Amino acid sequence: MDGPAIRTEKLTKRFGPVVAVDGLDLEVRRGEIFGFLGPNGAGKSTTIRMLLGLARPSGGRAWLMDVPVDDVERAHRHVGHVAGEVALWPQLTGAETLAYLGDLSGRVDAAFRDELVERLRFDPGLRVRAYSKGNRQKLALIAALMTRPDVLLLDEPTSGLDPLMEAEFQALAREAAARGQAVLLSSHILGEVQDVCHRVGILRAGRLVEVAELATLRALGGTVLEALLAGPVPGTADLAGVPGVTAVEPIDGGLRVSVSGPPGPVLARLSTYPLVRLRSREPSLEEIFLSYYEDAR
Ligand SMILES: Nc1ncnc2c1ncn2[C@@H]1O[C@H](COP(=O)(O)OP(=O)(O)OP(=O)(O)O)[C@@H](O)[C@H]1O
Repeated sequence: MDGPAIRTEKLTKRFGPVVAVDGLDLEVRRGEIFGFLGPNGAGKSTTIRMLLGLARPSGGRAWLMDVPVDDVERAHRHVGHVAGEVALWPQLTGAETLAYLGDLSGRVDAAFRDELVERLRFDPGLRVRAYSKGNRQKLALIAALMTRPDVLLLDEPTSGLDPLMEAEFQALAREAAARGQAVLLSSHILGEVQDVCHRVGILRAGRLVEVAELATLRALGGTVLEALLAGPVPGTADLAGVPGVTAVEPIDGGLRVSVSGPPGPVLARLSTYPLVRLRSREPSLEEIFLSYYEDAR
């Protein structure tokens, strides 16, 4: 019992002609927060549903804490999860929901549950049908965390949370990992993944195209500069050869330049242009994906 917390071997799911998950080999260690990134439809939710035994693999196998996931009863003793679409009993209150789920698992630390309610500023007194999306997510998160499971499978758990609660969620995820729990966090929010995950896997069309330490992903990220110019816009070729420039495209009144590594050389070249304004921003996840695929080619 000292293998990885989550392991998949050639895990595959087909829906008719669609291959949602394609021969996935994944390992998440105990005490690790693993970011599971990918564009819409990449197969993140389907992977998590197979790990939970909610979808049957078309091929391959998976284990949670060395228990095969098709042994649902044993595997579930190790898991807490937040589904992409949180489905709960509308007629129960938040408190009743937590009590019921706690009874089912039989392993709730009541003091910790109350601490979670407090830290996520959750009002357990309302009926589930009256909760907003964010509050339903908080309820699902509390239910997932309150048993301190070995494995947390979280499918976009913060998409309905405000920034303050998002920060609290990150603190809770770090504390869980520090206790040795494994966290699989699916997201398309790069910032969240950058802030909290130890390693990141990028899924595309059901395949893991990259597994990287955070530092590597950051280095892939670079910076995007948008330069607005007073005069005629030079051709993109003028910047394309400058060290660090990974992409150049024309925009209205100027150029958009993607840079990785030190920006000195490109700033020096841009300063010879009639600059009106220069903006810099972090690349979006899509841009990081694109630059990754360009590099891979
Ligand atoms: N029950 C289903 N029947 C048919 N196709 C499905 C089913 N569930 C998922 N798919 C398809 O499988 C692929 C992967 O979907 P999945 O929901 O796992 O992606 P995802 O990465 O979680 O996306 P998102 O970020 O949008 O939630 C998509 O092409 C989707 O349309």
